[in-house]
Amino acid sequence: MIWRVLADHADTMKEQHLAQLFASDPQRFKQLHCECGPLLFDYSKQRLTGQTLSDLFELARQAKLDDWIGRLFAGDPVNCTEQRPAMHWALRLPAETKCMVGGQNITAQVHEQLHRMDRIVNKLHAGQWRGVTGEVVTDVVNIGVGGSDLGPLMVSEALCDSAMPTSSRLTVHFASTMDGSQLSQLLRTLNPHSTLFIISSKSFTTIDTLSNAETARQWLQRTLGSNSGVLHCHFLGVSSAVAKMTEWGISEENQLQIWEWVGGRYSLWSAIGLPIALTVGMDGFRNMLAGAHLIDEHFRTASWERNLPVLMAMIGVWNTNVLGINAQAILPYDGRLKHLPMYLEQLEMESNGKSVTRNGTPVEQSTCPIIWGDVGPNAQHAFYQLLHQGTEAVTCDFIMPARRYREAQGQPVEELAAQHELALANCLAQSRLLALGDAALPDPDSMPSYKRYRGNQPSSTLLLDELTPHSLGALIALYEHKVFVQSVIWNINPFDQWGVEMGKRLAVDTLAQIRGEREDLEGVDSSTAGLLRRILG
Ligand SMILES: O=P(O)(O)OC[C@H]1O[C@](O)(CO)[C@@H](O)[C@@H]1O
Repeated sequence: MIWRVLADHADTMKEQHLAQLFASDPQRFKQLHCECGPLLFDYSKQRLTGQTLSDLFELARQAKLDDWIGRLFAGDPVNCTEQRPAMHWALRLPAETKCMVGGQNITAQVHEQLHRMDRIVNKLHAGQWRGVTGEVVTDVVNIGVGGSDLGPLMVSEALCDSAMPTSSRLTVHFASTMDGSQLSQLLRTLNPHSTLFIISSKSFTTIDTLSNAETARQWLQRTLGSNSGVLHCHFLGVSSAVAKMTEWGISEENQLQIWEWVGGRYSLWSAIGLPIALTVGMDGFRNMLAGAHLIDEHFRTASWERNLPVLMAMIGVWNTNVLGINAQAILPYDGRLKHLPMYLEQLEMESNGKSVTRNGTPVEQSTCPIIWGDVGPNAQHAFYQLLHQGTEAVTCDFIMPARRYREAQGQPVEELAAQHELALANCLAQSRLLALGDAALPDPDSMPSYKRYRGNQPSSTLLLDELTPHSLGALIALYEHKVFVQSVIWNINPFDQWGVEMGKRLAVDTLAQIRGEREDLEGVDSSTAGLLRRILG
């Protein structure tokens, strides 16, 4: 039993502190890091050895990982509860690569939508998109939630330094929350004559998005009137539900299509990524696709010993299932990546937060750990105390670009470059201290117990050459494939999200009660009933 082998191996590993592992092998980094294109993955600060990896690869062999990777890239229905393939990787294929599904070349369809995006982006950047009263559109608001918000938001923020000069005419905003918080703030400052909304929803049924869209429509119509020109000039739609977009009132030429085989949290590579293209231009968007494609090919073809997604995933399995570490912090040392933790929370926890196997039986081990994070330097002043001296074992992903601020338009390059060096130094120092504990400090024995550092907190570091569309595309695809590999080991379906459905349905009944359309509270638990009575006065 390979799990037994791993557990026995863990017993010996648990006795070895990371400080000892480093002291006993000066070549540790050399052996335990791996590179692909713009990414370097250092896993030498994980609590493992070469033996651990070969045992983990045996586990992957027994789980038939190779077959599953083949099935993913063959377009097999790997999303078994919805009988669909998961083909986000096909959104990154170069135009000349044929990819036949159901007798159709989907690469051609993908690139047709990219051309449509191209036309929209150019028109907006050129100041040629006008509102119904003839004013040039200066503000675009993306209305979406979950995968239709987090990916575009995270990447648009991350690539702000790669923004095209022509995009300076435009400001891209995001509104997601169903309570209307963001929209109400935005609408106070925006001009209806020059504002365009993107209604972004794979299903076009998500109530959060549709209610924000309705508020936007009413806001526009209050000033501009309710003729069809208002909808035509001020709304774009992105969805797989073409008929629903039309029914809502989005004119055909303003519709961009995605497909059932793109999962919401894997959709930023499709037209859902329009806000990204509006920020960095279509060339930048295509570079991001190319960076992801590089990782797709690497994942598909590299041996497991050199395969970044496989290594990252199997190390996660080791931490979660063998060392019993069920918390993972995402710590970017670059403020532009401030939304990356939130994005990865959805990618990982909505994908692998499952407790039923593909066969319908309960899982026998833990699956996705709890993932959270923040920009590293700020988190140092918030939750690092727990990482250093708390009782919980946590594994961390440190993420940072090696270079930044080589050119900074109209800004003090030297001062900013010095700030980047400071962030780099802190990133390296923190991961070192977490790993080695007191051993990283001079004369630790002279310190009182409350000042001491236990260390032995494992971490990985992902070093990007620079944060560019290409390297960010590679980084995101790396995490996507890591999630897939872990799902294979845990034998769960990472491409559905049934756990979020029932809450939405219960909310429909509760809304009827709040609006007084249903008065009886029979069958409602006493807590909900008590709160409802108080709300209703
Ligand atoms: O793009 P849609 O269909 O509006 O869905 C938004 C989000 O809602 C979810 O389905 C969860 O409720 C996510 O998976 C998805 O990203």
